[in-house]
Amino acid sequence: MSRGVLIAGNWKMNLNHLEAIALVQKIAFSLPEKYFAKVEVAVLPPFTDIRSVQTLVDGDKLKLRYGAQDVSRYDSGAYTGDISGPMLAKLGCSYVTVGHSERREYHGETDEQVNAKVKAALKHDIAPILCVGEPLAVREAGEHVAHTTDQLIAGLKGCKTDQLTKVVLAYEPVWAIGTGRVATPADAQEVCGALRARLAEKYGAEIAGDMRILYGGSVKSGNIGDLVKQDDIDGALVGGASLDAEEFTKLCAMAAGGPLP
Ligand SMILES: O=C[C@H](O)COP(=O)(O)O
Repeated sequence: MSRGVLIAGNWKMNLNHLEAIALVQKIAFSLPEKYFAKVEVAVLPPFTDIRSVQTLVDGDKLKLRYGAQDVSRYDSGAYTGDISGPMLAKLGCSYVTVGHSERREYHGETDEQVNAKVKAALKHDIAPILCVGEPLAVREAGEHVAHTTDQLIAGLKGCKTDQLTKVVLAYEPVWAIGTGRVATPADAQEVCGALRARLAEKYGAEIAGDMRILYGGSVKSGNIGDLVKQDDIDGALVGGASLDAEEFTKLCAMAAGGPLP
């Protein structure tokens, strides 16, 4: 088992390319290099910012990784508005979120489409961050484990076994996203543990043990420490708190086990 902690900042539809440069510069300035040995840090800006982030990361040889928030299932062609895996690979993207609940809800993405996007990312050696998570009504009905494990299996359907450990999972309960209502470490562990158990059942303990599982939903510097202490939580997918350089830096430092920079 060789899982490292990953903190990925999903900027969602925030910040233009000039604001992106300013935020990356602040993060790089505030988080001393020694932390990058203990925690992998990535930012996921809007498509329009990625080239600027790439230039900065390459030019200043930053240890920061970056990626995108969506990828087309197709490599090229008449798909207006889509951005392809080869385009993201050319920009040096390490990660791409796939199946975020906001894409599922506002763009009607189905498990079948999410699965195609996972495969598109893997085909171009970009690590998909496959998001799963239950709405409030599903949790209240006690169906959250079945709901998320079903999304997981559907999202990975037909993936080559030797590519699976490149996939990162993100458990994001919909009721915790942007609400300030973070799942308790025990609640988050319950689902992340169940996801890993399901992976072990389907693909074997070794592969399951090597796959990283993140928690997402109202993660802040004050709660990340207890979350990453859980056996099956290997980091976080962070929304709002990733837009504030000071808070994001603190959060990464706490995920690395502290102290604050
Ligand atoms: O991708 C990130 C999640 O949707 C969490 O967002 P949040 O940290 O603002 O709750």
